[in-house]
Amino acid sequence: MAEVDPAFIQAQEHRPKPGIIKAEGIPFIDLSVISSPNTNSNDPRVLDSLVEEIGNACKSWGFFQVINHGVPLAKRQNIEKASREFFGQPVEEKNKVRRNKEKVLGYLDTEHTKNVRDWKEVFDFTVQDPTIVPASYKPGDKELTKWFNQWPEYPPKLREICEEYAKEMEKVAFKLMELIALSLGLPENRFLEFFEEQTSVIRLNHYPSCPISHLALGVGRHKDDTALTILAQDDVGGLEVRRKTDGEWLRVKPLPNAYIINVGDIVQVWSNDIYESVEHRAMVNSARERFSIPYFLSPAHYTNVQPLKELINEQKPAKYKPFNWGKFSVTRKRSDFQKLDVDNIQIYHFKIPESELAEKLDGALSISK
Ligand SMILES: O=C(O)CCC(=O)C(=O)O
Ligand SMILES: [Fe+2]
Repeated sequence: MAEVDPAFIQAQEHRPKPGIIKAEGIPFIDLSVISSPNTNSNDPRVLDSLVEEIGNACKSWGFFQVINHGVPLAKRQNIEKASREFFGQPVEEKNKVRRNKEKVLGYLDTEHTKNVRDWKEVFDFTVQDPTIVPASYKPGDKELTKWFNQWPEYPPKLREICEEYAKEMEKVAFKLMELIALSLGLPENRFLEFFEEQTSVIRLNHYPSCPISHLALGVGRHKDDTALTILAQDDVGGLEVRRKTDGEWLRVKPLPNAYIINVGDIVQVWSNDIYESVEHRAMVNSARERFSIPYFLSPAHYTNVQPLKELINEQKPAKYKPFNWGKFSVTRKRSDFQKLDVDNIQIYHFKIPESELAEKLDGALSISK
C-alpha cells in the first residue's frame, strides 16, 4: 500500500464506527400525488397530508427520502453512467477541467471538510450558465463576475446529459419548496422568487475504494449551506445523518430510484429555526467505490437571507441578522484554495445572541402588559 497522506486522517472522535445503526428512521415520502396529477389530485386532504408529512420530516429529521418523484429513471441512469466514464479517465485528462481560483467549477480531488481532506474527487457545474456572483468576498466591493461551466471532451455527451438532469432536478426542487412553504403556513410560491436567478450547483461525487476506510471519510461531517439538497446515491451506501434526538450517526439505506432530500442552512434561517439543517457525512468503503450526485438548490446572489417576516413576531423575534447570499458563498469558496486561520463562514456567525433575544422578548412582553 502506498503511504497515505496524513491529511486524510480524521481525529479519533470523528472516525466511522463499525456496526452503525441503519436509518430506517428517515421518513419515506411518496410524491405521486404531485408527480402524477391524475392521482387523487382533486381531494385536498391528500395534499394536506403530504404537506404534513413533509413538515414533520423537516422538523424531526431535516432529512427524508422521496419516491414517485417524477424524475425519469433514464435521466438518472444517463448521468450516473457519464459520471463513471468521466472519473474513470486518467487524472491528466480530468485535470484539463481542473478548478482553480479563477475557474471555480469543474474537477477537484483535494477538497477538505473542516480542514481534513475528503477521500473523493468531484466535478461541479452550475444549473444556470453562466452564474452571476460577487467578484470579491469584501463587503464594500459591488463588482460582479460570472462563473462559467467547464466541460470535458470525454464523455462527449456529458454536457447535454448534465443539463437535462439539471432541468429535472429543478422541477422537483421547486415542487418541494412549494410543499415546504405550505408546511410553514406560507403561500405555495413564497420561496420561488428567490430562485429566478439561482446559484445552484450539481456535483458529481466519486469516492474511490479506500484502504484506510476506518480512518478517513468521503466527506467529513458538515451541514449544507443550501436551501435544499437533492441527493442521488448509488447502491453502495455510505451517507450518514446525525439523528436530532440523540446525536447518533445513522446510515441511510440506499433505495433504488429514490432521492434523499435535506433542508439546508438557508431554509433554517428563512424558517427562523423551525426547520434545522442537519449534519451529515459520507463513509468510504475498502471494497467498493461509490458515486453520488447532489443538487444544491441556492438562491440568486443578491438575496438577503433572513427569517421570513411572516414567521417572526414580538414573541418570536428573528434569530438571525440578514446576510447577503452572494458574499456568503464567495467567502466560502475562497477557503477551497487557501487554508484560513479562522473557521469557514457559517450561518451561526449571523445568529443573534440569546441574551439579546431575551432582552427583546422582555421588551415585547412589557409593552403588552
Ligand atoms: O455522497 C453523499 O452521500 C453525501 C454528499 C454530501 O453530503 C455533499 O456533497 O454535500
Ligand atoms: Fe452535504
